[in-house]
Amino acid sequence: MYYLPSLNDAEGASSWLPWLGLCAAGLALYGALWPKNRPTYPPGPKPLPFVGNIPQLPIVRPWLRFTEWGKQYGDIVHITAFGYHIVILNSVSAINDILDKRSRIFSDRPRLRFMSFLNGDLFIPMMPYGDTWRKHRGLLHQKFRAGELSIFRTMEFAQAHEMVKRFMTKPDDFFVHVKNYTGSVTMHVAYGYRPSEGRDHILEKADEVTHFFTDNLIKATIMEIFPALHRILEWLPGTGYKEWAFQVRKMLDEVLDLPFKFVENEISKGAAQPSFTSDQLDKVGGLKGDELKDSHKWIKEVAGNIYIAGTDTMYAALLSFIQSMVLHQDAQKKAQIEIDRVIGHERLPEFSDRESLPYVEALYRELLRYRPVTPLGVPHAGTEGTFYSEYYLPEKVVVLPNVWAMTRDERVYSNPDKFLPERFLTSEGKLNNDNIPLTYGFGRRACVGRPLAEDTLWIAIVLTLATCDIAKKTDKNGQLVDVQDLFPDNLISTPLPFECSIKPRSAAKKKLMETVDVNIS
Ligand code: HEM
Repeated sequence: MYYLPSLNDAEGASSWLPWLGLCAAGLALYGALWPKNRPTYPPGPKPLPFVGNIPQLPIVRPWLRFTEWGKQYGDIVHITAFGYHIVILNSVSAINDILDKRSRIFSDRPRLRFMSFLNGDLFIPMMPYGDTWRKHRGLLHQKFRAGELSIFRTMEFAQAHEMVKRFMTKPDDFFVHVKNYTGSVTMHVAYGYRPSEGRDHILEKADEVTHFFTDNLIKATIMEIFPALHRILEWLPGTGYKEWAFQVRKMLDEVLDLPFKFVENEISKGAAQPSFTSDQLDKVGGLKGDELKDSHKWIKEVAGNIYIAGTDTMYAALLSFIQSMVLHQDAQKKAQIEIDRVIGHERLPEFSDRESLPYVEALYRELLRYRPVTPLGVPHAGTEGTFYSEYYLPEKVVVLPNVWAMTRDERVYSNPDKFLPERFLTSEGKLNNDNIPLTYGFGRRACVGRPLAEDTLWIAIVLTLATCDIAKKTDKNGQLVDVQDLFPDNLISTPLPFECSIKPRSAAKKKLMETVDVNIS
């Protein structure tokens, strides 16, 4: 048996000396091997060795658990997964400090191997921060600057008018009508293409690709966390992974080609509508050979982004609007009273009325707060290590803006689980300064389609409120059909199917809708 020597006897003291020497040497070695300023990461749940916080990561609605962690650990929470560093931002001030003020560092995206495997860094929201991203985003930005969008307003009004008329004639199919509306607007902006009323070949193909992206982002992120699995799947015979990627790439090429050819054809007939693609083709008209081929490639890719990034996000927001109106009748009534007072009963609201309808505007803002379209935003990534206060954020850290937590932050929004458009109004009934930018993202990667989305959503909302009543449906036994606000766990939060009643507010409103002369060219 071995006893520790006592410091009280001389023999004992001398036998301590080698111990002390050993400890001193050990500490010196520790100091040399371990970085002098060992980084302190932001607080967070304790990770396990190697796997990190993987076992604590919730599969269902992760933003809810992240919001709880925010209450426990603070506005910035750090977790790891197989050596990857992830920080979750739970407040507007943390977002401002990191994603806005340091946007030079935090404007990259986590690399998703499956994107490069598909031979396609073509989806702007997922592109690495760099020259290609800058060029592609710049082209959309030019097109979507608020002042440039007025040329699309007549078309948006006409499409929204068409959608509301369909609500009146076939109310049970409102999911289809909304999808047709958002798809028609983005197709028109991208290609000047007007999808046919029933099933549209190009729209269906484009939809398949959109779902591919939104449904597979989660899987792609898992691939990212398990790179070995990615490599195994890539080479393992029989997994079908390579064939699958090949098929998807083929589908993608077809979706980018079909509407592009439509525009070329329209241009040759002299019948092309103003659109992103026709404008760009006009600009590169003088090029030849490889230069022309190359420019056609990026025009196709950038145009595809308008449909892929714009259609389902706006679809989700408008379905949330319909659902919120079923569940919050008082807000619907107040908006209708305002519209009737300002617009009267002889005409329909137009874009030029927007500033005169603060309650409708507040309702639109509350909708995006109450039901954020992307509750976890879109992940950003850092390109170099940096400190945030005393905490170290390493290079390549993945940053998750927890939009859900920010919309539920009681320091900013009292009674956050209540649908209250009034929170965006001053006591004089004017709009306050909170124009809910959270929903559209942050820093240099903030949504480039925001001005287009704001127009498209607003005109649809105001025309619906002006002319229709949305309420619970009554079943054949005379019972009200319950509506639960249920959402899936996807990147985009689209309400799960629900039923409701959409009826013209009066015979006069129905007549007004039918008689207004709208021209969708
Ligand atoms: C309700 C409608 C919409 C919502 C809620 C929305 C939301 C977002 C969000 C959260 C991001 C990521 C921002 C970030 O990284 O911090 C984003 C990026 C983007 N959005 Fe939207 N969006 C909408 C409509 C549109 C539309 C109509 C377009 C049409 C062009 C569009 C095009 C894009 C593009 C291209 C990006 C990528 C920007 C980049 O990475 O640089 N979005 N959007």
